[in-house]
Amino acid sequence: MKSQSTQNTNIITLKDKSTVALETNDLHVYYGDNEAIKGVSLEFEKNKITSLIGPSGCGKSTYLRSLNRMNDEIEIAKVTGEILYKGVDVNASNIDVFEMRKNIGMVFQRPNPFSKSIYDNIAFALKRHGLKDKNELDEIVETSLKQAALWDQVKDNLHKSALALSGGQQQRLCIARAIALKPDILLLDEPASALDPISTAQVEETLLELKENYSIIIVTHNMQQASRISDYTAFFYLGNVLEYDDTRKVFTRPKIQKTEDYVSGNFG
Ligand SMILES: Nc1ncnc2c1ncn2[C@@H]1O[C@H](COP(=O)(O)OP(=O)(O)OP(=O)(O)O)[C@@H](O)[C@H]1O
Repeated sequence: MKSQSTQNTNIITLKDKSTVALETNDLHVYYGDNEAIKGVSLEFEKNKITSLIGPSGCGKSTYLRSLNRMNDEIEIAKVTGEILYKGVDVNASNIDVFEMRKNIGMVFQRPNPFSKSIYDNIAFALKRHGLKDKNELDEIVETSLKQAALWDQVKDNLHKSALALSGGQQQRLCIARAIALKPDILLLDEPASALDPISTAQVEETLLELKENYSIIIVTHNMQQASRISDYTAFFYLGNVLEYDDTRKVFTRPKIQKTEDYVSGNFG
């Protein structure tokens, strides 16, 4: 199904374009004079998990955040190039960002539940998007919590504060909150880095289940995590993507030395 790009043989492109969930073309991100992303073109496949890896400061979070325009909120940030979702350029000035984020949702590094009940954490965004029917809200809250593998643990305490949950449970609540809006694409910025190993394993399991319904792009520093859960891996270095391929290949037969050095922990 894959073919090599003619421009950069270290970057895969999808032959069957109908399987592309999201793509960027020549994406640049600047913070003032600092060019943090230097013309990244990538395609992300539907219903797969793609990991973005690379050394600290190479632009992974900046790139991820640009995919649903989170960089809009940073005054000195400027983004050029295309971000195509269903043929529409998410980066265009006439995009309704609030609506777009319903389709391209995000979960952050630190669990950030609202200081509200478990139920209201999920219902809040739905209500903001105009959903009022109580039965429908109940149903979506339940389904989202089930998909995030949290329902059994919280179903009798839905009206208790979300802040009383453990870190791992809070992060799964944040995942439930993001998927309640039924996005197509879920962006996750190191979602397990603040969690203990057991909670991390639970979040990873949740992501593996979610990929049946969502296309997932995740930034991770954890090489084992990337190799355990992702189908594809992109190696970022100094604002560029040096290599993008099936995760197995990136970890066992990388095409370039820098990738090999990074994934094997020999980075100077
Ligand atoms: N809000 C910001 N304002 C100005 N510069 C920023 C901002 N966020 C990131 N940068 C700069 O952009 C570059 C890329 O940073 P970014 O956080 O995207 O890298 P990263 O690969 O995600 O790093 P890490 O793995 O440490 O999280 C760095 O030079 C960083 O200093």
